[in-house]
Amino acid sequence: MEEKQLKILLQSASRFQPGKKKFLYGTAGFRGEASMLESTVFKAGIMAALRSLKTGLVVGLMITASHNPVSDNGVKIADPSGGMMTQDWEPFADALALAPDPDHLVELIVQFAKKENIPFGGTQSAEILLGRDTRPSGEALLEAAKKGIDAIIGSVAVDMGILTTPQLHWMVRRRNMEMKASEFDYFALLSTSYRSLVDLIPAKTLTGTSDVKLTVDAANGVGGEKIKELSKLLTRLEIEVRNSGKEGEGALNEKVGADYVQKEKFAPLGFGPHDAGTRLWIRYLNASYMMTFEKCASLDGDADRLVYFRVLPTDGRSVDLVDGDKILSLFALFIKEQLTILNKENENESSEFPVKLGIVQTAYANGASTEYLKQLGLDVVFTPTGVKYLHEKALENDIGIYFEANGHGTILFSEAFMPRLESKSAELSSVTPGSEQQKAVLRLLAVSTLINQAVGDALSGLLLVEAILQYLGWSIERWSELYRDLPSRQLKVSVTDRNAVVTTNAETTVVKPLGLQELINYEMAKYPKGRSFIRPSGTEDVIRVYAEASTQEGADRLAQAVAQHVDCFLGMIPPVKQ
Ligand SMILES: CC(=O)N[C@H]1[C@@H](OP(=O)(O)O)O[C@H](CO)[C@@H](O)[C@@H]1O
Ligand SMILES: [Mg+2]
Repeated sequence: MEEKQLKILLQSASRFQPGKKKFLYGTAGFRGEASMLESTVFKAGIMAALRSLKTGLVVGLMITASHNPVSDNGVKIADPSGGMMTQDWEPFADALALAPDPDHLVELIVQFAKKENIPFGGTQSAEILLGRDTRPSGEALLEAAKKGIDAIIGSVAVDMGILTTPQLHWMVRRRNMEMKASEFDYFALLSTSYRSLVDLIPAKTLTGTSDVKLTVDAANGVGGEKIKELSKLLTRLEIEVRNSGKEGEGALNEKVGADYVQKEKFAPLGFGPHDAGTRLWIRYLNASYMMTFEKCASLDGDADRLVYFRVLPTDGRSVDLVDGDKILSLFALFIKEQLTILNKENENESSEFPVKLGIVQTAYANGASTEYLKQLGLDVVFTPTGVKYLHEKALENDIGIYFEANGHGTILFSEAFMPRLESKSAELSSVTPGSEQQKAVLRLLAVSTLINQAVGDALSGLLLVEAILQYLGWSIERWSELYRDLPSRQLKVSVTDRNAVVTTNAETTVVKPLGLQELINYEMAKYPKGRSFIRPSGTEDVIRVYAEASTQEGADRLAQAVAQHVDCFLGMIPPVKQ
């Protein structure tokens, strides 16, 4: 049997000669110029099949390059839990990608299968769900992935079609929980959970200043059509989609999308007259036009990131950005309030219900958000950049909320906590039906089914934001005022070897090169509320510099000074604005 397997592998592999460019499985899988990726995606197909064989469960394979330009593409693997592929397998992924020829590739696979005890070439079956975003290169790359899967005996590829990244992760997770997992089920669950939350809003709040109109920038990506489909099932939310990816609406991720809005702090194309000339802008300044851009949200190309913003009337281009930190803060506030209600004493006093609620951020979180969360009495911890680290940490709580400032994040309800919450709900519905405590539990249950438990998901995040704003009776302006962001600046410095920088303390302290951290400390001390750190990017060949201070000028100068030190130690070209 194993002989037959080796023959098939060798035959398929010889049809996918490695390209010149070498790819590594970084924070977000393999990513790069689409035309160079075919053999790497083929190998990712093999890896996904082996992962499924090893675990005996369904895994996922997604073809996407998220917020990268349309000429790029990428591939990542979803583990049976629906989360990112286990980090233990990343070195194997890299080794496969770097294999110089089919013989080496097969040898690596055989060795790895032996080491990991994978029932390779036997009778065990494997199942891999495939998804891709709307990139034109997606179809051909999906075929390459299928060839990789077909090269492993017993494995079956199931093409789920064009999906957002979080939809595919959701499907993998649900399949392994033996729950309904089609796209129809996804939309149905999100819309009914949203409906449950809205139905639990006290009638008097519904007359508040929250606005049920929302204009969404879908980055000309896969989220455009999906959110249109979802919005047909929603009540009390009117969504207008722009940059939906329709022919003629513009290019994927080009001056549109969550990454652009968060990094540039400008409105995306299609959200202001900045591309239409000043005369038009004067006409546009009438109130009704501005109303359209009062509450806006931006997704990234594969719809796993979400930021909110409103276009400022000052120039019609700048935005008041409500980023991942503020989405996190809104969620934390809401969850905490429900837990407080739940534990409030009343005449029908029920037993205490202790819940460990934890918050996870990265060093990129605005300092003002961390201060706000701590003031709420919440426990905030930091991890290195990359959602796989945040997700892992969040799982240590009963309810863990994590977000990157760029808008990728979610709320996790631990496996041990869910049965407790469900039995609390059953207890309250028989002891104190209709009580505030019971409603609080029902809200938490609705959040647990609305918000994606596998990965950050712009669509489910957006519905939760809208439900909470309506619950609080808040406008986007009120939400934005939760705290005032400290002015910040991000720069990147091109260096000959980014791996020369080694950091510790969740990437906030430089260990190597020696002496650089002392210089950063010296610069930081010059500015009130000055904070700065550097780290090698996991997705680009640069060192990223982050700085914040009490004024924008201070943040800019601090970032510039630190970038110059980096450049002196390691650089080759002057720093560029991000
Ligand atoms: C500052 C920043 O936004 N960094 C992003 C970016 O990682 P870098 O390692 O910084 O290149 O891409 C990652 C994957 O999408 C994302 O998790 C992360 O937050
Ligand atoms: Mg993305």
